[in-house]
Amino acid sequence: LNPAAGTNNICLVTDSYKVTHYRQYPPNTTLVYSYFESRGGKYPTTTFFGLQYLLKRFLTGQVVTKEKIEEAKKICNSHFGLDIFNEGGWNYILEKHNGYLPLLIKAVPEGLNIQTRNVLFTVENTDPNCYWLTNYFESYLVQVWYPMTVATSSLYQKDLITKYLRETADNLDSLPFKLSDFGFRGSSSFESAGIGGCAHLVHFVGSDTLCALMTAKMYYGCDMAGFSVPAAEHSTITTWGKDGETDAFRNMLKQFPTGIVSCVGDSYDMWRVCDKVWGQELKGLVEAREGKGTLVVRPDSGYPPDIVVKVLDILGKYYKTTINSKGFKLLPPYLRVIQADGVNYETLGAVLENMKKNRWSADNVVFGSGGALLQQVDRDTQKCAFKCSYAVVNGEERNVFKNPVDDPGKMSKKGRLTLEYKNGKYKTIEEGKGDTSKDILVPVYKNGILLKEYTLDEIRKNALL
Ligand SMILES: O=C1OCCC/C1=C\Nc1ccccc1
Repeated sequence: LNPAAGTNNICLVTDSYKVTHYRQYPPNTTLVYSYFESRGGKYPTTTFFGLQYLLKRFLTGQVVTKEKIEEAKKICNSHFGLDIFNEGGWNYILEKHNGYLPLLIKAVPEGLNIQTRNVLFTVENTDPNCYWLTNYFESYLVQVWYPMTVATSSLYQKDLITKYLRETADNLDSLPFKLSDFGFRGSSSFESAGIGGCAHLVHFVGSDTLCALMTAKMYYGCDMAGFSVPAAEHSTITTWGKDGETDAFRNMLKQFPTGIVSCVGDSYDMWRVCDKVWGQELKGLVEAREGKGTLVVRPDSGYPPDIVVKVLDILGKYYKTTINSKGFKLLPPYLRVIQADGVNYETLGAVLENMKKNRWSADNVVFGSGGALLQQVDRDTQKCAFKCSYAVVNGEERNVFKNPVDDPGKMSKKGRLTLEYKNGKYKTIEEGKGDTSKDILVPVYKNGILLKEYTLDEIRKNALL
C-alpha cells in the first residue's frame, strides 16, 4: 500500500510562512502562549473532539530526527530560495530534548459541549529557547476544527431527532441508531472520513464508514464503535432487470431472513414498489419477519419531507398501524423507513415536521447522512481560531491580543486563560485571574508525552453531560 500524499516530517507539518517566524518575535522572547477557540458560528455550543487524534498522529514521541531536519532544510531553503530554515532551533530540540517537542497543551476533556467564545485548548513552549515552536503547530492543531464541527453538527441533529421523539414517540430507545454515517464517498480523503466518521460516533452508533471504526480503535480505544446491517444498493436491484425488481426484493428477504434488511426502492418507481410489492405481492414475507426482524424501505429521490410521508401513507394502507402513547401512528415493528438522500440539519427537521403534521411518529424512520455530515462543514462553520494571548519578553510578562478596528468579532482573549463552569455555563477567565484549581482545562500533552488519554466511551459520557 503506498503512503498517503503529504509527509511524516514533523518539521513540515505547518504553513510555509511559519518557517520564517523564529526571526520575527522580539529578541529575548522566552514564552509564547496561545489558545484555540470557536468564536461562534452556526451552533451556539461545540462538542470538543479530535485533538487526541492530532496529538497521537504527529506530535507524540521522538518526532524530530537528524534526517527530518536535513530533509526539511533542503525543502524549505529551495522553497524560499533563501537559507531560512531554523536548523539551529530544530537541532536544539533534537539534542536537548532528544527529539520530543517541548510544548505543554491543556485542553477541554473531549466530548464536552462548550458554549462558543471559550478557550478550548492552550499551547505553550516548555523550553525558553523554543518560543518559536508554540505557533509553529497552530495550523496543524487548528485542523481540530473538522472533527469538532462534525461532532457538533451530529449533536444538533441528535437534539432535533430527540425533540421529535419526545413529541411523537413512546421513548428515546431508538436514538443511538437514528442517524447513520453514509459519508465515506463524499469525504475529501480516506483519513478525513475516518476522523469525521469517528466524530459522528461520539453521538451515534450507526455508521457505514468502516475507516471510522478503525480510527476509533486506533486512536480512541474503542474496539467496535459503530454498527450496520445488510442493505441493497441500486446495482443489486437493477441487475435483476426492471421486470426482475420484485425478484430482487424477494431475494433480499430470503438472503437475510432475520434481523434488519434495507431495500432501496426508487430504481424505477418507488410507488409501485411501496404499493404493489411491499403492500401486496411480498406482504406475507414481510409479515413473516414479525418477531424475527425488520424490513427497512429506502426511498432515495424526490423532496424528502414529501417522499417519506408518502411512503408511510402507502405502507400504512396495507399494514396494521397502531397509535402510540403520544397519539401518533406507528407501523408494525417489522416495518420501517430510512431516508438517506439529501439529509442535513435543515432537511432533517423538515422531514420530521412533515411526519408530525401527518400524525406519523418519528419512531417510523431512521436517517442516513453522507456529504452533509462529513463534508458540508468548514473552519468558518464554528469560526475556529488560534491566537497568542500571553508572552514573556526580556522577563516581562505581556498580555497579548488583537482587536481589529474593522471587526470586533475577531478580538482575541488576553493573558493566561482558564475555563470555569458557573451556573450551568462555561466561562473563560482571562489575564490569569482565574482559579487554576477550578480550571476545566486538563494538561493532556507535555514534552511529547500524552498525559491524559480519553476512550470513546469516556467521551460519549462527557457528550451527554
Ligand atoms: O440502507 C441502509 O440501511 C442501513 C444500513 C446501511 C444502509 C445504506 N448504506 C449506505 C452507505 C453509503 C451510501 C448509501 C447507503
